[in-house]
Amino acid sequence: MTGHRGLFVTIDGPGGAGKSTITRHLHHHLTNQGRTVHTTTEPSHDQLGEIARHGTDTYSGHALACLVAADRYHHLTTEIRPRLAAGRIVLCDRYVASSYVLQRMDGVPVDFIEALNAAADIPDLAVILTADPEVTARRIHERGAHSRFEAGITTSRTEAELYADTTHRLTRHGYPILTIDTTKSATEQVIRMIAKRIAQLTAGPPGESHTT
Ligand SMILES: Nc1ncnc2c1ncn2[C@@H]1O[C@H](COP(=O)(O)OP(=O)(O)O)[C@@H](O)[C@H]1O
Ligand SMILES: Cc1cn([C@H]2C[C@H](O)[C@@H](COP(=O)(O)OP(=O)(O)O)O2)c(=O)[nH]c1=O
Repeated sequence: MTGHRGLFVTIDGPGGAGKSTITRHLHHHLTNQGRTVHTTTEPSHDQLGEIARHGTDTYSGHALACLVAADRYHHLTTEIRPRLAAGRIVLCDRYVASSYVLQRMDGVPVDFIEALNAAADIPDLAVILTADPEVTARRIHERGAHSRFEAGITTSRTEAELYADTTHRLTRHGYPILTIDTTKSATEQVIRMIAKRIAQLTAGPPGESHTT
């Protein structure tokens, strides 16, 4: 927690695990409950973020790691923290966990990624979606790959292994992680599980902390 009035919720997981789908449905679910939600994504839609998002064939390794980290810090300063200070729930599709996985797939040592992200705010809730790699590879095939990080079953297996390792590492750094397997739970169930945890986190003592 960083002492803000809102709630910072991040959603990570392998390509095809359902990050975009869950973020979209969760936004509607929480809005229908009368909460004020700001949904965003990393890389952000600022200039740096657009370079990262559309530049994964040009930039790689340490350069891409620095680019997404720079975008992350700028995103925190200009978009995320102000919304949290205003009492919003901020939902972020991809955050630090994605760097621990994708940059390692790109050959960057984990110590470097760890150092680069050490000053990023710890979310109030870090959701990590997991899924059977056979299923995510099939979903990506049906949906169409979004980048070189979505390159078939071998990539999906590596990604799943790195997310498991990342979950341990970020837990040690104090990230409050909620892991949900989207091959075992349907979209509606996943939404209910996350919304339940959010309700618990926002139900603090009267007059304290979160007001969304
Ligand atoms: N339980 C589930 N949770 C989320 N998505 C699911 C689930 N079951 C099936 N899907 C499907 O998996 C696909 C996930 O795609 P997407 O949300 O783009 O994933 P990501 O953003 O993680 O790459 C969508 O077509 C979605 O409808
Ligand atoms: C957030 C993040 C993104 N990226 C890069 C790789 C991704 O393929 C790219 C775009 O993110 P992605 O989620 O694949 O975008 P889309 O909305 O099209 O599904 O950004 C990183 O390399 N590290 C990161 O930490």
